[in-house]
Amino acid sequence: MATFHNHKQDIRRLVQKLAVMFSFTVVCVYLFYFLNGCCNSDLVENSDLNGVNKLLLTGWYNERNGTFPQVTTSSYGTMEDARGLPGLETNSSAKDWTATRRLPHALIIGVKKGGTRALLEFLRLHPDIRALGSEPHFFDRHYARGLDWYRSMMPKALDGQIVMEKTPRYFVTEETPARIYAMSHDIKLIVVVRDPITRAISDYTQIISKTPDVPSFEALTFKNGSVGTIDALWSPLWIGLYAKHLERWLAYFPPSQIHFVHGERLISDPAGELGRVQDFLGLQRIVTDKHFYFNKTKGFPCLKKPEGSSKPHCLGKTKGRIHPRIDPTVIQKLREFYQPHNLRFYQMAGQDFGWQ
Ligand SMILES: Nc1ncnc2c1ncn2[C@@H]1O[C@H](COP(=O)(O)OS(=O)(=O)O)[C@@H](OP(=O)(O)O)[C@H]1O
Repeated sequence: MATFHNHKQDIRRLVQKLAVMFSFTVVCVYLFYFLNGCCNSDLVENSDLNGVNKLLLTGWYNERNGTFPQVTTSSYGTMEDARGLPGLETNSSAKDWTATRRLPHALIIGVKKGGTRALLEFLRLHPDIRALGSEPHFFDRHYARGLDWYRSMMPKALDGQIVMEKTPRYFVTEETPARIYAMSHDIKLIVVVRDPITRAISDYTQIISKTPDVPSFEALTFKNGSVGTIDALWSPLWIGLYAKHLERWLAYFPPSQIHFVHGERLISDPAGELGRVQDFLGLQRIVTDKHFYFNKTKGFPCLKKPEGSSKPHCLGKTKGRIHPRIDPTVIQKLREFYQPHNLRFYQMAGQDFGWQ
């Protein structure tokens, strides 16, 4: 009887011990994941919970407003609000324990309305590219914040991965080439260029979408508002003086460090343009035809399977807007105005972009 009682007590003790050990293990595992989740922003950023925000952050649903650096509209608001989330990123993996934040190796420096968002979103399909989804505007607006701030904005990257960001305003900002050169002499620069007239109309379309009361494109094109002298200082026209802007870059960087993406071909043959960009970056051609399809409703190439999603996706509504009709005589005047500038640009860039 006594032996049976002792045996029962032994079993009870053993069960108690096992229960304590099990609870301890559960607490340890929980603590491990909790601490890891707190310390490694990648885990937070890449959780499935964040799937929708990931698309928002990459710009597939909303785009920047052109005046302030934004982590495209999402629950995080602007880049300024997102400082607590260093280097918001979308294509990292939770297992990237050795990944670090580094200054960019390549930049998309322009041009505004050239197709820079499409290029960045297409490039981020490449496993060897880590790209910031927002426009940090470091070299034009936030230079005083210093390189440590800039680095902290970058996505984490593994050795061998190329870190990138895009800020189209860099191309036309006077101080930018010297500042970028001071950071890195061998950085690779990418400029998406598009017919300066369609670029200007695209820019104007964005302006009227925000301030519908502005005068017509035709009126703003000319000084004093009447057909005569072209107002080359009107920002939508001034940005298109590519040769003038490029001159400043060539004072710092050799032509071999600057790659031009043909904006029109980025739409008609995205895989071809992406192939050349991957070559320029010294990467294997991984982003190819099989990643794109032409969406007839959108009228643009879209991704079959964007990064972070399994569904096909096109850029948001602010990309590929319908342009207003512009008086053909004004277009003709602009053709004449841009012709010498374009020819000079073709010479400097070493290629003919075919804008008539
Ligand atoms: N695949 C795809 N989908 C949608 N839009 C595309 C695409 N490829 C290039 N584009 C062209 O990109 C133009 C916008 O250029 P950006 O992204 O450089 O604009 S911005 O400077 O960042 O505001 C945008 O200009 P608009 O057509 O005037 O809206 C497009 O013509």
